[in-house]
Formats: sequence, structure tokens, C-alpha cells
Amino acid sequence: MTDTYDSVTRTPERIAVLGGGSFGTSLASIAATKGARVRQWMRDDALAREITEQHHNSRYLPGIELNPTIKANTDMAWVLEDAELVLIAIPSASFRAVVRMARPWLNEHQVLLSTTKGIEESTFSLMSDIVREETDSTHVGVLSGPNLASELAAGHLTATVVASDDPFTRASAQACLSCDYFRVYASNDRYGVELGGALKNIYAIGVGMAAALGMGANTKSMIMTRALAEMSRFAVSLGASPLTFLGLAGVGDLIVTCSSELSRNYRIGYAVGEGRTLDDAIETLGQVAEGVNTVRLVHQRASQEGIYMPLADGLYRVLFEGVSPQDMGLTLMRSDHSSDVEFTLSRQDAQRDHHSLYETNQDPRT
Ligand SMILES: NC(=O)C1=CN([C@@H]2O[C@H](COP(=O)(O)OP(=O)(O)OC[C@H]3O[C@@H](n4cnc5c(N)ncnc54)[C@H](OP(=O)(O)O)[C@@H]3O)[C@@H](O)[C@H]2O)C=CC1
Ligand SMILES: O=C(CO)COP(=O)(O)O
Repeated sequence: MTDTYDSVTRTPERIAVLGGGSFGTSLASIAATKGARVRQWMRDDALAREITEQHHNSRYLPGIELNPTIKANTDMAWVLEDAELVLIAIPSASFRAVVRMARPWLNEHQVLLSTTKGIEESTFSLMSDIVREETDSTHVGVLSGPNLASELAAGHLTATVVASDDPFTRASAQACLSCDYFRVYASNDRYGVELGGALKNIYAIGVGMAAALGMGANTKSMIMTRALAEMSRFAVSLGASPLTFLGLAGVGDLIVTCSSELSRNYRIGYAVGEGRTLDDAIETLGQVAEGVNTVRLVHQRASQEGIYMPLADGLYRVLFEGVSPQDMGLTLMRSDHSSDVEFTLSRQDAQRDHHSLYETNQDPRT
């Protein structure tokens, strides 16, 4: 990780953002505030005009003043013209289709960064895998961390992680997005960072349900702590570094998503905990809550691989098999205690891995 800055001689100046939702718009505004030329692609022409002319995204970020230099458009060719860095903030269900749409205007030199926290249904691919499959870029990475879009857009002090095995990608993303209120750490565990962002959504649904049932801080802490053990067990068995889960893209994102009513996944869980149907909760939300699909995919994969995931399994049963949240809670509390061993790291492994694998931050301005 010592080479993070060596290969970047200057900050990317032409940024494209694909997606007109809350997160894409927040990141577009940061990059523009740093002085880059920012073009944002979306399919809604009226929203594109509102962002360009009135500097608001009233549908996804109501009340937030955006950087006035962002130019939003529905013309993909124009948005991607000469772009050096492309941020892709499209929900996982449409991610591959949008990357395919963009492909004619992408090239191998561009940095392509996914900001999406989900898993593709038919393939169990993560979004950066899709970017690698669908494009020729050698500079592929992900951005993930405790980043509620509206807080970020309002300038709350926030940190995130850019993960890639390519130093140029990490450094370009840090240079393009780091500012007084956004600190961008680097990691080379692309898989772990990306999986962390997808997995934590599942447990935010669970904490939302617990809150709706009137449970307090003990219950939330229990779910979050056991969720961390469960998500790292799953991710490590698929090849991620356990240390990633002690960082911003692991426990950091788990905390924010499970603690805030701004989280869409939390709100879905809350609605189901109040007795509403899943379909009704999704329709009322009107935005993407990736955890609903992720819980299904992870439940299936964990069963195939024999990975012990009691919380994810319980949530799957509530969302898709009609089990009540109360019964799920009791079943979990009454289950066989012989498997209740706390997750531990070997001290030697942790010491050996810490310096080489743990996310680092080097200020691109120095
Ligand atoms: N919001 C947040 O706080 C954060 C979100 N993320 C992740 O970012 C990703 C994107 O989320 P976010 O911006 O929040 O989502 P939103 O729900 O706010 O917006 C989704 C955006 O994607 C667009 N979209 C959906 N399907 C298509 C399609 N087929 N073609 C073109 N555009 C499409 C929507 O367009 P339209 O309006 O026309 O439907 C909209 O612009 C998610 O995976 C999320 O997990 C990550 C960190 C924080
Ligand atoms: O990922 C997020 C915060 O880091 C946003 O979570 P939601 O998608 O649940 O709103």
C-alpha cells in the first residue's frame, strides 16, 4: 500500500456519474465542489434539468443545495465524453444493463468505480465483477463505507473506503473525492469492502424490525454485534479479509445503517415489524433497499456452502416465508446454545495481517 500515490500525477478533472439517485448526486456534488467538470447521467429528463438549472434533486435529496456546476443529462455519450473517472451509482438490479448501455463510450484507461451495495441476483456477482466482465478497464474499484447520502450531501464529516487492487484507481478516487468533510481511506480488499456494503443491509432490516417491536439498545447491540460475526464469517469463507470488517466498510457501515432512520433498509424492517407486508413496505419506500434481495441471495448461498448464518436465515423466514418477527426472535433466543461461540481472531494472524491489509489513509493533498 506504499505505492498509493506514486502512480497518480494529477487529480482527475472530468468525472461522469451514472445514476440520478441520492448517492450518485451526493458524490457528483463533492467532485464538482473540488473543481472537476462533472456530468451526471440519469434517465429522467425533468430531474436532469432540475439538477442542471435549479441545482436541486427534489426527488432524492430534498432541501439540499447542489454544486451549481453539475451538468445532468439523459445522453450517455455526452456524459461519458472524455471522462477520466466514472462513478456508477445504479441499484444492483439494473447495474449490468446500465454498464452495457455505457460500454460504447468506456475505454481501458478510465477509472470505473462502483458505489452500489448489492449482489446480482442471477450470478451472485458483486458490482465490480460486473464492471470487469463488461468493460476493458484495468482500473476498477469500489467505494463503500458509512455514507448516508443525505448527511454526506449536507456536509456532515464522513469517511469512506475506496478498494481496488490497482493503486492508480485508489489514488484517483481519493484525489477526486477527498475534501474537508469527506475522508477517503484506501484498501486493497476489493471483495471484502464490497461484500461488507452489501451484507450490512440485511441486518439493518433486522434492527428496524426490533425497533418496531419496541426493543431497546440491548437488543440492537446484540443484533449488530452478532451480525458482524456472521457477515465476516460469510465473507471470509468466500475470500475476504477479516480485518476489513473491523473498518469503515464493515462495522462502520453496519453501525450507521442499523442506527439511523435515514437508512432505507432499516425503514423496510421497521415497516415489516409494524405488521405491514413486504410489498407494501417496498412500495411506500419508493427507493432502493438492497437488503431485501441480498437476504435471499445470502440465505441461499450460505445454505449451499454450509455457512452458519442464524440471523440472515431468520430474516429470510420473516420476509419470504411468513414467519412473524416475534416468533423469529424467540426461535433465535431458544436455539441450541452449543454453537454460541464468539468470533475470535488468532492474535498472530491479526498482528501479521494488520499492517499489510488494513485500510490506510494518506492525504492526497500532501
Ligand atoms: N443512498 C445512500 O445513502 C447510499 C446508497 N448507496 C448505494 O448506492 C446505490 C444506488 O443507490 P441510491 O443512489 O441511493 O439509489 P436511489 O434509490 O436514491 O436512486 C436510484 C437511482 O438509480 C436509477 N435507476 C434505477 N434503475 C435504473 C435503470 N434501469 N436505468 C437507469 N437508472 C436507473 C434511478 O432512476 P429513476 O429515478 O429514473 O428510477 C435513480 O436515479 C445502491 O446500491 C445503494 O446501496 C451507497 C451508499 C449510500
Ligand atoms: O449504505 C448506506 C449507508 O452507508 C445507506 O443505507 P440504505 O441503503 O439502507 O439507506
